[in-house]
Amino acid sequence: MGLRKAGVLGATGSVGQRFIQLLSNHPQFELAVLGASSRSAGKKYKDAVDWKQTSQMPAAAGEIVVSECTVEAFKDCDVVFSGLDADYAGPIEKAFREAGLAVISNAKNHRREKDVPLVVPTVNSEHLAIIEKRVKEAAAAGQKRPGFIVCISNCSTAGLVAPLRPLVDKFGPIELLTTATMQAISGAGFSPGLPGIDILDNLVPYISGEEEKIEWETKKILGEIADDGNSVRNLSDDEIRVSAQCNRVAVSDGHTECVSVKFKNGAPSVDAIKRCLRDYQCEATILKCPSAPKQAIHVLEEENRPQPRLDRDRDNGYGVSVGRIRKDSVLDIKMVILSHNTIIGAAGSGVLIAEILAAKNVI
Ligand SMILES: NC(=O)C1=CN([C@@H]2O[C@H](COP(=O)(O)OP(=O)(O)OC[C@H]3O[C@@H](n4cnc5c(N)ncnc54)[C@H](OP(=O)(O)O)[C@@H]3O)[C@@H](O)[C@H]2O)C=CC1
Ligand SMILES: N[C@@H](CC(=O)OP(=O)(O)O)C(=O)O
Repeated sequence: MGLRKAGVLGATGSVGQRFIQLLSNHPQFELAVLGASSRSAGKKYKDAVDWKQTSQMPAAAGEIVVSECTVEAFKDCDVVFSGLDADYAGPIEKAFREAGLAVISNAKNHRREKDVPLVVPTVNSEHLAIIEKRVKEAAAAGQKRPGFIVCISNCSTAGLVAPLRPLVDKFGPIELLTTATMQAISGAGFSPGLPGIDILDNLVPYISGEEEKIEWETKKILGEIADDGNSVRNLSDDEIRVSAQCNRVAVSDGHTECVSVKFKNGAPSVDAIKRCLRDYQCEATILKCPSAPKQAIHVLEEENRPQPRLDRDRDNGYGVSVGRIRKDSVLDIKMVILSHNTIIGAAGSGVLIAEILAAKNVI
């Protein structure tokens, strides 16, 4: 198969710019259509965007004329990535799905729909089977590929669940979980973005809606596909209790979290935890997806790591770092997790999900 045509909704934003960076010169996808608000539509991308990435804007992307986010503009895309502002993403993505398009979205709007997989590709790619089933059933009935939405999780949730999944697989259920986050400024978006005066020499101990999202999304991601194969059964509040406290800190990229967990079946040793995390291989790595991390989880032994500036780019931002793994005197084990919020926490996850779907001939 040749290059698949990719569209990006919200292409000018914090997540959208990452999509442009990750999809330029991608071996499987070509950037075909870029969409943003009517403020940007009609302009060349290079004139519409306030490029804030530390690498140069890909020249070819800069020449693409930005479109309105309409089905008509994106109808020839094999896959559409969305980095839309959540105030507008809901109806636009729904219209795209109804028109038969394949949408992979960063926005929160459809995450709670039972038949929409909520996927961190290095953690629960098996939930994509819901989509694979639907597409294969349509093909068997001689119908064209149905439209669908796959949601990427909240960025802090992505980092949090990365080490939890292998731990649960090996040591059984986690019944109590607490996290305190220190989240990067890029997570607040670029339009308008967080004013410098609010964050310089400061920390903001509140991020609207974030704690509820972490507490809810963790239960869907760690849940399993229901018996009918069409939806996800979330873990119940009786199975796991999750408590999150979220803070914004003066870091450009990379969310850090201080996490404590209690296992239902008793505490594994610190060494067993480290071995389990080091041995973990995600499906994308096994499938040899082009962006898959060699190591989905990096276990760090240095007592002062992970740190955002030093560790966020491990495995090109697709690897999650876990350090300071030690006994917790209240729960069982505590650790510090660092994940790149716009790569494994957003656009990178979108690209990796698309690579997995491509490997399974879904797109
Ligand atoms: N930043 C992060 O780390 C993460 C973000 N997300 C989610 O991803 C999405 C994008 O976030 P982020 O990139 O930070 O946001 P930004 O504010 O940086 O970007 C928003 C994008 O949406 C576009 N847009 C705004 N209004 C409209 C409209 N009426 N019609 C069409 N397009 C519109 C903007 O275009 P224009 O430039 O023309 O205004 C811009 O491209 C959000 O839903 C967010 O919650 C998820 C995980 C992590
Ligand atoms: N709220 C996250 C980014 C974000 O937009 O998340 P979500 O997609 O869950 O709304 C942050 O501030 O870092």
